[in-house]
Amino acid sequence: MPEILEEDKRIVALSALLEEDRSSGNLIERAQLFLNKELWRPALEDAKAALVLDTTSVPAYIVAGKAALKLKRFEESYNYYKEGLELDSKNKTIIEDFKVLQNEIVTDYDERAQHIPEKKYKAVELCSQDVYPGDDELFKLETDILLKKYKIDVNDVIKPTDVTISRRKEAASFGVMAYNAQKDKRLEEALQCCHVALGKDPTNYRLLHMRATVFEDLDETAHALRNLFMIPKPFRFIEAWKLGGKLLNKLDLPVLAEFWLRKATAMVPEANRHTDLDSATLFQQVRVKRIYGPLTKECPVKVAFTDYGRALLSCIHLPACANCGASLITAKDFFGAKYNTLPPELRAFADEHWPNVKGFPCRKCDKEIYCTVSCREEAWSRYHQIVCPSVNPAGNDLYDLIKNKGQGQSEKGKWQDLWVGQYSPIVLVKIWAMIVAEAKRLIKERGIHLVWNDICHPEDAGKCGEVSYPISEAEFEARYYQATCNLQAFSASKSPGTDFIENISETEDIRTLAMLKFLEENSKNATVSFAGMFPLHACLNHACNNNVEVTDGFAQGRPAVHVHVRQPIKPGEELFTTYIDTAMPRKLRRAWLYKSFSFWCICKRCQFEGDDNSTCTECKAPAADGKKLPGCSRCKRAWYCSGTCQKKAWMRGHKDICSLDHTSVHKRITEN
Ligand SMILES: C[S@@+](CC[C@H](N)C(=O)[O-])C[C@H]1O[C@@H](n2cnc3c(N)ncnc32)[C@H](O)[C@@H]1O
Repeated sequence: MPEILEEDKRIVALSALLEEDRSSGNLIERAQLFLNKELWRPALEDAKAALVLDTTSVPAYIVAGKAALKLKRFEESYNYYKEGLELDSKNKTIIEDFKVLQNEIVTDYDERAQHIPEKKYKAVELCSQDVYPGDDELFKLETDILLKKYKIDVNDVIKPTDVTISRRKEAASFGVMAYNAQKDKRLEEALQCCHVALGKDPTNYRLLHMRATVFEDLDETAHALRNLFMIPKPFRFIEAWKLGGKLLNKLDLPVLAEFWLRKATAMVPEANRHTDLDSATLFQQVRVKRIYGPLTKECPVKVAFTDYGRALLSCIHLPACANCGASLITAKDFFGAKYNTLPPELRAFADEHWPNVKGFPCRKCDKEIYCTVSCREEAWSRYHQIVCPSVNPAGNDLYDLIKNKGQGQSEKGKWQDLWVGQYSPIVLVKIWAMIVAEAKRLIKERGIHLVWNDICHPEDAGKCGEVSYPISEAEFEARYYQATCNLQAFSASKSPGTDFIENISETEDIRTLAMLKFLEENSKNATVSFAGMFPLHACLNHACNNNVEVTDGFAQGRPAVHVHVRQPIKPGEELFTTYIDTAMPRKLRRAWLYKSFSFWCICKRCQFEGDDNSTCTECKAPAADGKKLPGCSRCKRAWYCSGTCQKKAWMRGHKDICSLDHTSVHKRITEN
């Protein structure tokens, strides 16, 4: 009690004093007293006033930080403490207070979060399905196309008529047979059962819908659609409208597709409006394609409809050999949209001098393309025989995923990121396919029984019909990580584009100069990047003072990587490359390496460089309170508490790393 009285008296005295002497010292003292009395607002005001008079007062920053924290003005508090730390990086009170601030923020967040319902943002719910002006004309036009091109007459509906109960029952039992056959992928049989069932009861609209789905499975889009149109409008149910919309979109009839999907959306029961968004999403996908498709025809992007609404997707497609990575770029790919706007004489010039680029697609699928017939044969025997969609239908999904840059439709038909890894999934697929292809080759070469027992699980020995190796999710993750630690990004350093420039530079054609000038003004990056696994290169360890560097190059006529030495290397000395950008300071380098490759770098450079001026790089002693240690004047990456430490470090190894030239080597991809 007496103490409080003392404090009150002092506040009165200080207030009087401040009338005459408004010094920062007096303000800070009063602020501190207010703080003791838990009067946060006046404490903050005084501290702020003190900071106006003296921006270097650490105590004022502390009081302001504490008061703002108590008032739950977290950001303000954070800023005061931050400024205080900039003046005094070792201030214990601020460091402690920072921890309190962090706890307060987390506690406050937890308290608030309890009352905030987790509301998911659903872009599709914000989009309208309004009919656009002029759509009625387009509707008629598309209906006309439907009749003329696909022979679907929208008036050809099957009106409800009386059908005897026994015929209805017979139809229903054929319907069940059709259902089971379709489920087991016996599609022709399913179709026959549908025909018989509908012969008995043509007014069973569920059966008409089923027949449409069988036709859809058989990829007979027009037939499928015709069956749906046969259902009279008032009897069409939600699945029929939805499927119709999907099929019309496939036939490139977007206005009709939107009409059907609008109907499907409207039929979703009120209770499911926020969860069953399939039709609404499909509607927006159709609309986005209709509106933005023409706009992006000439652009290297396309607009899709994703969880966040309309989204821009990159779709630059630069062809390259799937086996060796050689560029297969044509003049049209190289010039892009500009190709059509080239003055006719320059276009003719480009066509004349562009190297002959002929791709050789896989003979059984169009998913892979090669630079030569021998690359095609090699790819087939090494891996493609295992993943080619012609022999392995799952390959279709894989190649579609790659084509769509990791995006695809979820099981619910939602367009989303299905693959978020940095490298394409084909990297792992190729490795596994190569193993299987090699196993098959060995089986053939050595005789099936001998090898079979080597590669089959002992329990299954003799029973297995074919080579199989189940891959669990955990193994997939682990193998993917393993692969990323060993891969090297590379691209063909020579391509038809570079050959073209070489070709025209040698001609004496007067168009050469104009073309070179055009290329200079319109130069674009036309290289394709690959991830390669090179057995010897993958044995290269990392050092931040790397003595070799990896670059793009050619080997045996194919794109490859070259390892160049950066300095003389003695026999027996280890070759070190770098996995990261060595221009980064030590803390960042170590963080990157730790995050991406799980090791803590202790290379010579990391040993003889420090993190900052607060610790002696040599003896590890911390700097005295508020002091900054002087740094090495040459590299500015090591700090010492004394001349002795500096000399010692120099002799022990700093001299070897002090004046290294750190090039940014971005080749190896490090962000996993
Ligand atoms: C491309 S491999 C190099 C060959 C590897 N040493 C091996 O035995 O297969 C990359 C892996 O080598 C290890 N590694 C490379 N450089 C290292 C270093 N400076 N310190 C510790 N481990 C390193 C890490 O485990 C990293 O993920």
